[in-house]
Amino acid sequence: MSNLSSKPYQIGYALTPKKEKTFIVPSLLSYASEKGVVLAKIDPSKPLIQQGPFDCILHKLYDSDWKQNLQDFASRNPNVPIIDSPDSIEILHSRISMLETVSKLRITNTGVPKQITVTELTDMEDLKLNFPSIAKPLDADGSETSHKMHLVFDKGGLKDLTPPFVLQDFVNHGGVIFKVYVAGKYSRCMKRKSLPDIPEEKLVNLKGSLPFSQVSNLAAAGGEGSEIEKTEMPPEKLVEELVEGLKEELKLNLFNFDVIRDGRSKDKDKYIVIDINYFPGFGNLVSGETIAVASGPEAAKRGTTTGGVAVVEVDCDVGLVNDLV
Ligand SMILES: Nc1ncnc2c1ncn2[C@@H]1O[C@H](COP(=O)(O)OP(=O)(O)OP(=O)(O)O)[C@@H](O)[C@H]1O
Ligand SMILES: O=P(O)(O)O[C@H]1[C@H](O)[C@H](O)[C@H](OP(=O)(O)O)[C@@H](OP(=O)(O)O)[C@@H]1O
Ligand SMILES: [Mg+2]
Ligand SMILES: [Mg+2]
Repeated sequence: MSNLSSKPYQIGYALTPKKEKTFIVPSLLSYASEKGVVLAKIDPSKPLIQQGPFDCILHKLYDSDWKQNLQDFASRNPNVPIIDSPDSIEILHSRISMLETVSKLRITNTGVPKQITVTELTDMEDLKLNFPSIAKPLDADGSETSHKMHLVFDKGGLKDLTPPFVLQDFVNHGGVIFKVYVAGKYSRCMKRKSLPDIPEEKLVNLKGSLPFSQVSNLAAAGGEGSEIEKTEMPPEKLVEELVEGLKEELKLNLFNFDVIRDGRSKDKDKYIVIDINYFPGFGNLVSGETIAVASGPEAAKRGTTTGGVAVVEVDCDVGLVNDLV
C-alpha cells in the first residue's frame, strides 16, 4: 500500500518536546517522505484550523486548551482521523477507569489485581488491606508524579503517602513483565524486566514503604540465561483476546498494556493486566520489530474516527510511516 495520489499525505503531530525527540526521528521523516507522507509539526498554541491542511492528526497532549483546539478542528473537519480521541484517552488517565475496562472483558484466565482508592489517610485502621501492596497515583496522566509509586509493606507504610492513590495488591510474577504494544490492527508482546518477587519469608522483615518509578523502562535485563530469557511468553490466544477486547473497549489505535503472570494462581496460565498506556514508546520495541498501525478505515469501523486513509507502519529503527490504503 502506498500513497497513490500525487499530493503528499499530511500528518499533523502535536507532541511534548520529550515525545517528539523520541518519536519523530530523522529516519522516520525520510522513510515517510519515501511513502509520500509528510509529518508536519503542529503549534498547539495556535488554532489548528489556521494550520495545515492535514489529512490526519496524531497527538499526545492533554491540556484543556489543546482539547478545545482539537474539538474546534474536528467539528469543521469531521473526515480527518484524529489518533486518538481525547475521550477515549481520558479513560486511561484514572487507574480506576483504566482497569475497569479489563474487568468488562469476558475473557477467562485473566483479570486485574484487587485495588482500593485511598482519598484520605484517616479511617485506614479498620480497612482490611493485603500487604505487600503497590501505591500508585490515582491519576495516570503522563505527568512526572503519575509514575511515582511505592511498595507498601504494612499499614505504617501508608502514613508517608499523599492521597489520592490506588492501593493495588502486589502480585509475585517472577520479575518479568509482558508489554503488549497495539498499533491499529497490529500488536506485539515483549518481555521486560519487572519488580522482583517478595517472598513470604522476606516480608516479615520489611516495614513501611519503598518509593520507585517506571521500572519497566529499565534496559531489558537480557543477556544469556537471564530471568527474561527463561520466562515463557503468555499464551498467544490469551494475548490476542486481550488485544481485541481492549481495542473494542478502549476505542484506541495506539496503546500498550502491561501483563504479569499471576504467581498466586495454581494455573500457570493465569495472567493479570496491571497498566494500560496511550501512545507508549513504540521505539522501545526490540530492534528490528516492525508493526503497522491502521487507523482511518480500521478506526472508522470502530467508530472512533470518520474514515480517512491512514495505515501507518512503525519500525522501531525507522519510526512511524504512513501508507495510504
Ligand atoms: N500489582 C502489581 N504486582 C506486582 N508488580 C507490579 C504491580 N503493578 C505494578 N507492578 C510493577 O511496577 C511497575 C510499574 O507499574 P505500572 O506499570 O502500573 O506503572 P507506570 O508508571 O504506569 O509504568 P509505565 O511506564 O508502564 O506507564 C510495573 O512495570 C511492575 O514491574
Ligand atoms: O516501555 P513503555 O513503552 O511502556 O514506556 C512508555 C510508558 O509505558 C508510558 O506510556 C509513557 O507515557 P506516559 O504514561 O504518558 O508517561 C511513555 O512515555 P513517552 O514519553 O514515550 O510517551 C513510555 O515510553
Ligand atoms: Mg506500566
Ligand atoms: Mg503506565
